[in-house]
Amino acid sequence: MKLAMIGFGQAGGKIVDRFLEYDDRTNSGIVRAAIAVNSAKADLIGLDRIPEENRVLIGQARVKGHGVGADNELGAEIAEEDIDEVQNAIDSIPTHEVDAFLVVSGMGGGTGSGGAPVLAKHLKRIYTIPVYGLGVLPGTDEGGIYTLNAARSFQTFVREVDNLLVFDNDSWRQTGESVEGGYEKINEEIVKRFGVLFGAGEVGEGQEVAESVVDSSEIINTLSGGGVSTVGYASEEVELNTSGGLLSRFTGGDGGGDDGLDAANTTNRITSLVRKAALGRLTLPCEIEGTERALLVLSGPSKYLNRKGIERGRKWLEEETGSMEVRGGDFPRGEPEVSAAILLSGVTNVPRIKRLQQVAIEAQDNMDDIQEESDENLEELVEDDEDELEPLF
Ligand SMILES: Nc1nc2c(ncn2[C@@H]2O[C@H](COP(=O)(O)OP(=O)(O)OP(=O)(O)O)[C@@H](O)[C@H]2O)c(=O)[nH]1
Repeated sequence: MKLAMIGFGQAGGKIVDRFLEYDDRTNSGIVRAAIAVNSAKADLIGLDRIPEENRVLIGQARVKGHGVGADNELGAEIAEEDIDEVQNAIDSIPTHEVDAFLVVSGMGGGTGSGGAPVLAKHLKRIYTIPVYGLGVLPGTDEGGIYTLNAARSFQTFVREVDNLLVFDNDSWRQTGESVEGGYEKINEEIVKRFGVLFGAGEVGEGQEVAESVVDSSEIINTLSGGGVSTVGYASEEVELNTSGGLLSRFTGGDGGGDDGLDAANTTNRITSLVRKAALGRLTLPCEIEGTERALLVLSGPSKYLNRKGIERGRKWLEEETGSMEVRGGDFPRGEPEVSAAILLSGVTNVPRIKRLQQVAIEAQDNMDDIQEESDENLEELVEDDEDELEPLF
């Protein structure tokens, strides 16, 4: 699937940057265009791969390139005011070559949490291709304002996009890690999961060309109907033996047919990989029962994939989710691992979202404190930076 990715705010920009790196590394060819939008000049300068002409600074008249200091409403306002500048960058994208937009944003700050829903709404008005969101929830230890921003942003983002894919930082943060080091690892987990999923059916340059069962229309169909989605993932390495053939821990690699693989063994291993992916840590932890639609993508060298295993995994997912709409297929790739990625779309029983909704309700009661905290943040930022930063480019 070919995507036009737009990273909104710092987290959004960094994650899109990382997707470009993933694309280069794996030759997956999913990022057709990449844009970063931010109100903080320094964040845009810090990006590595997004082309400079695709980095859009908004809100200069209001915040002078300093960011909005976690003020979600201000983030939304400046996105609305400067939407034409974002559109100018989007105009350079060959949208006829793109299957969907993916708007990526952290939901705890101000720029992305306020601006991403505004952009999604704008894109949906103009284009006919789907507009998906990838929203990152803040850690619960980040403070009240971040949780409140996420609660507000979630409500609007999910309404404006065709489907909101969610990653929850809270369930992925390791204790004892520096914040930046922690995000590096987390961002890698994000691009791996969503990369395998969106990469299904794409054949990058030099990739193994094979008949693939999953294509972009199946991803789109699974996401259509809207709501919130989460992704499960599990993988096992397969190793290269000395003669250059693939020998596998995945299959036992110890005999059987001509190529050293045993079909029944492969089927069983695929089934257990599917269970691990669905029952292990999801990008947004939830009860999988009650999921409306699901898609299973098995990827790896074609000789380690078989229809029977995928079919069994798919059936098992149908039973566990109670959904009648579970798609499945393979994605042959010349990678030294076999992986299962599961998209659960339209999930309903999500404890973190329930807590956020509660926060949004309670926030109505202590609006004044929150406004004060947010104003102080903004004042500090503007005072901090009396000397103007150098022009961006
Ligand atoms: N996964 C991940 N999350 C991040 C990263 N950076 C920040 N976050 C999360 O995203 C939230 C929003 O932060 P930012 O993206 O920095 O905020 P912003 O949208 O730029 O808005 P302002 O800084 O308020 O102008 C934070 O609360 C973190 O939870 C990152 O690199 N990876």
